[in-house]
Amino acid sequence: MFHRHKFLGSDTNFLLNLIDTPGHVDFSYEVSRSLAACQGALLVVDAAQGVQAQTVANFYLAFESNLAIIPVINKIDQPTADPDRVKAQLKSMFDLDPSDALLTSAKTGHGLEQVLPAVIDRIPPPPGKSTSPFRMLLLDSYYDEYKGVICHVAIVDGALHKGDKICSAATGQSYEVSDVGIMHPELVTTGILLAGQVGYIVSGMRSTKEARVGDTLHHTRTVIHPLPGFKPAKQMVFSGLYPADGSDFEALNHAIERLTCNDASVSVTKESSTALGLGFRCGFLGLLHMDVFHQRLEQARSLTHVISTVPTVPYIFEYSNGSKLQVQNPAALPSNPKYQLVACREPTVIATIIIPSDYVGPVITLCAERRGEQLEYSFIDSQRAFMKYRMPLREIVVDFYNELKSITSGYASFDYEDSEYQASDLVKLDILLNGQPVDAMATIVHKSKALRVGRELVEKLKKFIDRQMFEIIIQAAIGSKVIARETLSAMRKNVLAKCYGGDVTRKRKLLEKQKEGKKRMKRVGSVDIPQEAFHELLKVMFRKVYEDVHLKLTYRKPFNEDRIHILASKFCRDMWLVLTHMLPLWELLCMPSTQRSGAPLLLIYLKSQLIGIIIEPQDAETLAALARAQLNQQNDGQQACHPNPDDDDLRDDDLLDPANRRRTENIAVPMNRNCPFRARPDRQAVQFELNNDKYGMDGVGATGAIIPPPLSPGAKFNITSTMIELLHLKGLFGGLPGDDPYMHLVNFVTIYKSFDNPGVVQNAILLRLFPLSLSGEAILWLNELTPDSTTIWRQLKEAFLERFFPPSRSVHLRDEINNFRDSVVASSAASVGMTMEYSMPPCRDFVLGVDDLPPQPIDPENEGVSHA
Ligand SMILES: Nc1nc2c(ncn2[C@@H]2O[C@H](COP(=O)(O)OP(=O)(O)OP(=O)(O)O)[C@@H](O)[C@H]2O)c(=O)[nH]1
Repeated sequence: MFHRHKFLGSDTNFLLNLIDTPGHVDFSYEVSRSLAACQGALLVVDAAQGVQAQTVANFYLAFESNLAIIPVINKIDQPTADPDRVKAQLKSMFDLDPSDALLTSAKTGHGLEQVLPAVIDRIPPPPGKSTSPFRMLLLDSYYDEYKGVICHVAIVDGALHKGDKICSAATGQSYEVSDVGIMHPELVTTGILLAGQVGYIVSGMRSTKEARVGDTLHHTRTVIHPLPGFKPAKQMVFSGLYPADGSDFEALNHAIERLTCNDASVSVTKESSTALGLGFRCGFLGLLHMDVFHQRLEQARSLTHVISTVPTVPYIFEYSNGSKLQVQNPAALPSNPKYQLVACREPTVIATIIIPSDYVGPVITLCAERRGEQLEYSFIDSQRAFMKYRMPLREIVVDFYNELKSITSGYASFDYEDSEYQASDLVKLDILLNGQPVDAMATIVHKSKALRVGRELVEKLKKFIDRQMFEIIIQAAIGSKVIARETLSAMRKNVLAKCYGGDVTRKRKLLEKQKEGKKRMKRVGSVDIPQEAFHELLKVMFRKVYEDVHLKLTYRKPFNEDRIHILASKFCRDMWLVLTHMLPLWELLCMPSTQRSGAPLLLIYLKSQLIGIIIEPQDAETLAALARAQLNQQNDGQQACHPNPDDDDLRDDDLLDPANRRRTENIAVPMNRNCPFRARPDRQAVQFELNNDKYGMDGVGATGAIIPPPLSPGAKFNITSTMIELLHLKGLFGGLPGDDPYMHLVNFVTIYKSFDNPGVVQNAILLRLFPLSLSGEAILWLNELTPDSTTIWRQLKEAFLERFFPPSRSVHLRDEINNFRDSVVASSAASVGMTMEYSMPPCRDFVLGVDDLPPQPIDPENEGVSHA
């Protein structure tokens, strides 16, 4: 666009190239390409929502490209807009000067007049020279039916004229420029492009594949240094596309070719499947990219229906002979390989999540379910939490974002960047119909999820496959081990219908003949798998593991082994707790079983476990929380304990065969073992490797004021959603006038003590957990502490008390205590007629270890015990 602006005292016309970048994570590749053509970026932040995960990602892309960044706080017209909070976030997260931020409303037009002048004043002009040899960067390309391939280019040096002969630095191919111009925003022919300008060229390229994004183009007669360019777009999600009707293959081929003309980032290779016939394996940048492609494909009028297989990610399998196999299609992975498998690796991503602090617990649970490893956790301000996770790409390819949005009422923002491959325990899960593997349904899953996925898949398939005249056996298998099986019985014709009474041998003969026929049909008959089965398969593989898990507790009377099952009440998002107040002082035994609504019981643990004693009805809630904490902890950290026989199945190949299933006498055996749900079989802990500085968790300033101490080698500490929920249950400390810092410390340490973390230094846990027990003003206080100033719990505790329990309050309290003590001692002594020793009730000591006691707000010499 052209803009007139007063520059050096006179009105000057400026040509500005504005590039709108996509907001979705899948297209961050396009954002980085656009940034390469720019000298500055407008970082637009919603005044009501504040900094989002995409803002963080895009800021760093612009920052790393050395661009001038102008923060723009938009939507200030909204009633919930809070520009000051957003300014503070920009300062704390990116060190951007709040006074540089422009306040705008695109709706009302308020403040928009400042934007273009700021662009001209703050963003430098392009650095290229018109007199240098011509070089230009190819930014993008698309196919136009009339003009052919149109390339978007940025002229870095020199000038380009219509009719010039240009050459690609990547391929050496030469072209003649038949048209050149700018986007205004339509294509406007100018006949020339000068250094610094962004525009388009038409040069007779036959397909977009020739236009390599990131390529340097130059005049054929000159020798130049190629520009740095970009890494090629990396396809991260692969899916097979097959025509539902085999005769549509050519139509599908044509439709895919047409679509890829305008989207060179889709990779396409032909493949064939015994179940689905000829088709294509396509690679996409991400899930949205894949969805958009699928939808466009379905809109192609010539196609009736397209079957898309489950999306998968590229895995690497390493064998004992040193060979490596990159697998984009699970069917291509040998189920019984010739050489021994030595390692499997899967791609991971670094996910950035920003959420309101109220949703921290559910989000941590979700990430743990998806095998995420927490790398960073902090607060942007008093209301928003910032988290970084390393997650297997496979776990986010389907439905992660949707689920994240739904558990956070739509407030979460999420972004990710590719990270390294990491070792993982992966297995190929085959689906067999009458002993024949269905290659399109093969999938690669984490070993801990294989049994669940296998069971659910065969159950679903049983529902969706039509019954035939012969029996269909549906099996899920890992290698040669069958881990789940369902049988779809044959439809049966009454072959005896025509026999009116009569000879039993003839009837038996007819039945035998029918049986033989069915056996033969089973061998030769084919089974149709409807598209719904593929959809269901997708849902099963990525559905939450823990949906609808019900929890059941039992009480045990002291000295009495009778167990009583008691009433249930909904306890949290995915659990039901069986609890009643009627039995004071009975031991509360932990989760011997789970239950689905109306379905039979399934076991979580072989052994009940004492988790506490109910003293008063109101304690039931606390104990329930502790019970849940304990359950989570066991599920989180103690996979080696094999408390669940089903979990044993997952680790022991022998047990994968249902025939080998162990059952124990003292377990309440479910009436119907068909129910596939097991409670939390593969829940993963959020691992903080505190002694590992790889992720910068303990690096300087990484956790603000706090530097947690290193752990002994091999020790690990897990922050679970339960810990956070317990902290919330007890109440966060907000620093309000009525809040009691001592009581908060007591509660906090009580909760901390309910978690057993052998081998982990107390300091490490306390320093990690304590910030999570704060809110509002207290978080602001924590953020204002000198960075890296706190290395031990006592320091933090003292700083906390100093801030929220100032000396004046201590003096007042001490006077009160002394007055109270004097009056008690006087009245007691009077009543028994003698001098007696009196001890302050050690109300805090019985819950806290001595080391954990908060310093008392009284004089040291009077502390704890007083004397008559
Ligand atoms: N109230 C209000 N709404 C706005 C304002 N600016 C944009 N919107 C609304 O915000 C929504 C998103 O606007 P877009 O311009 O599509 O945002 P974007 O960042 O380009 O979105 P993507 O590039 O698709 O990620 C639309 O519904 C707009 O109407 C504003 O100043 N005030």
